[in-house]
Amino acid sequence: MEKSSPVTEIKGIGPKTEELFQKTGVYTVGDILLRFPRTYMQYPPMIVPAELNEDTFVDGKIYAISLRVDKSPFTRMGRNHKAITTIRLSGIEMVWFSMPYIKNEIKVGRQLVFYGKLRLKGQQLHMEQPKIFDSNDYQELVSLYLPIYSIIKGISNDAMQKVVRQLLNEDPLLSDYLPNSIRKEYHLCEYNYSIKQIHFPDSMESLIDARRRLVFDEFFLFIMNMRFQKQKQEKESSGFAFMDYAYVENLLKKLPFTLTEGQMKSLKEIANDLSGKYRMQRLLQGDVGSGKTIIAFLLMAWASHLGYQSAIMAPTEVLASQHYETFCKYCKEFDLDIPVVLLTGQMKAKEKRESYQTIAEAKNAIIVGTHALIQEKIVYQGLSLVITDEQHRFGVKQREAFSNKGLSPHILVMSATPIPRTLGIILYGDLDISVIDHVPSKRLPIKNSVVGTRFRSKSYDWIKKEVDSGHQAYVICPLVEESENAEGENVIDYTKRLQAYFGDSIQVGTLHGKMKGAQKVAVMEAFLRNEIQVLVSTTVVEVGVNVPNATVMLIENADKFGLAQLHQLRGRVGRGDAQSYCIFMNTSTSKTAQKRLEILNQSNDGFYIASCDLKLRGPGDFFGIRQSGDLAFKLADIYQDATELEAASEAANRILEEDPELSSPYHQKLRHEMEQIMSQFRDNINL
Ligand SMILES: Nc1ncnc2c1ncn2[C@@H]1O[C@H](COP(=O)(O)OP(=O)(O)OP(=O)(O)O)[C@@H](O)[C@H]1O
Repeated sequence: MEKSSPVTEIKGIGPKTEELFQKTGVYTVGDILLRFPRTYMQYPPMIVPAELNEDTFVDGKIYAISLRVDKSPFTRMGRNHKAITTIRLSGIEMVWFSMPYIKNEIKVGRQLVFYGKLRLKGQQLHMEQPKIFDSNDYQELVSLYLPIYSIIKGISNDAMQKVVRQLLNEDPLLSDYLPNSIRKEYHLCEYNYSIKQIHFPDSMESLIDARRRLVFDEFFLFIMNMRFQKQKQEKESSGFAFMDYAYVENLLKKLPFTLTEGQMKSLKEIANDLSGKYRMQRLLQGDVGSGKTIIAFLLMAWASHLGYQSAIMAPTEVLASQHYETFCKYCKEFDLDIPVVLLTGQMKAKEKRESYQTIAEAKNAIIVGTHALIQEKIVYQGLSLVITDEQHRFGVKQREAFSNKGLSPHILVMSATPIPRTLGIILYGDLDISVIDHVPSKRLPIKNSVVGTRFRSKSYDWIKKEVDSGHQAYVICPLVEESENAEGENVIDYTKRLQAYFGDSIQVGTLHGKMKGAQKVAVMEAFLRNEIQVLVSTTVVEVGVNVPNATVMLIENADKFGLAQLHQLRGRVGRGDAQSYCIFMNTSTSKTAQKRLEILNQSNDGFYIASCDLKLRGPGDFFGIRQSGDLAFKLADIYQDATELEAASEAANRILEEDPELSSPYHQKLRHEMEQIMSQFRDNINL
């Protein structure tokens, strides 16, 4: 077997499972090994029933209870002809559905451990579908960290563990491409060892070492790739010189507000690039709600005035249609006769054809879309400027995609990730940077509060009060639906509960990432039109959603999110003139959780928040919470792994200085790896 072998070469995987894997982008054995765990679990120490008393018992918590089997379980047929097996041992009732074979394991005389969520139903302790272990086997399990993978529909976590274990027992399938000298210098462990340890760590220490190595690799390859591309593309001349800045100045006079200093400075920097000799490659960085979208619009209207097309590429359907609505609105308000076109993957064939046609004909169109803008067969007419979001961070990819179409537009990347300048230069080394450093000053700062679950009904009353006065609210939950592996509120059940609480006079809506694109857009549009007053959502609303009428956000299980992420979420309110509120519901009893959330009370400065969070969290705490999910790294986090980021940058510089083409025999494996990465980019583009 090799890294590139199809997954069907693994024992036990047939075409059906292969299909399930492929749906999540896993095609090869290497893909499985490089799909790292989302987090880890440890089995809790086993207890005996006598240890459960009023003080220690927590309803709904997972327990491992050691019990002696003194009778046989009983199986009967329930409705739908499904077997129901039950047994009551030491006063605890256990039930398995559709698992009649389980009785073969529960033999009289055995000492077994029953593992599962323990609930109090009436006066009865009750466990559903507990897993069963032999007591001695269980004792060994307790010391292990076991991987939990992101869900692949149809493949259980246990099955996934089994497959990975099997692969790790093979001869090493991956080869270490990092030159030895670099490994030694930065004290990094060997690659295959790291892969083994990241899946099945022997200890917390080895997990930390393995992660450090893999994080280094992520940064290192990212930076190498970027530098490589940059070497090739330095200073291309521009095909589109923007003139007549007076047009933009006139437009500014029509805005209902004056631009902030940061917005003005950034606009001028960008305008300067656009009017110059070279093709622009610039990053526009600004905290949530700092007003990047209006800058994008001004630039695109300018392009249109000059008879050029421009496009803005959003990371989601929801955002694309929101930008579309906003831009249409601006055109109307400012009395501009500009064709605005929407193009997303989920649009109906007929609508798409119409958009294609407008793009092919209207030389001054403003084009708004998702990835569809590069993936589909579109004929642009003089595409002068492309604005992308940081989620499409690999600007390289887009540049190539457009070059493949024979186009070389100016590129502007927009980002709301707050990073200090030194890290920015490393991460965005291929781009010039403009920063909007303050949010519009007239805006009222959001009022925050961190509360416990006792205040839940008060929070609902607060939401009701705001809704009654014409405003809207978000409620954020960490989960889509009830899950075996994760605890916390889920949007599906929460919506029902909240709708029942508020009654018919308030419309409660649901939004989550598993919904179809068109469904999501419809819900967002209904929320925007205030047909939905309270939107219960997962973090899909995190990026860029702009509903200025929303004035309250309640974040359930706030302790389960990264602070930077909470900051992004909170940025969805406080976008209009009215006073806004954010309620962080803390469901953890830990002091650190309370302290972390307090940081959000104290500051609205995104970078300050992210860096404080780091100081409070220990080294073992990095798997549950990720701060910078936007930057397309699997494991690495730019805040917490800032040291590795700097080390990787230094290492990449050194290698490229000595051997710019990677032609030395010491760098052959690295060169091979880089070639693969770059060809993957190309494959992605040609999808
Ligand atoms: N200078 C300004 N003064 C007052 N309001 C402004 C100003 N600039 C933008 N706004 C308004 O502030 C709100 C947020 O702006 P916008 O959506 O452009 O922010 P953003 O930087 O794109 O935010 P995010 O990163 O959260 O997506 C909008 O309703 C916009 O009309």
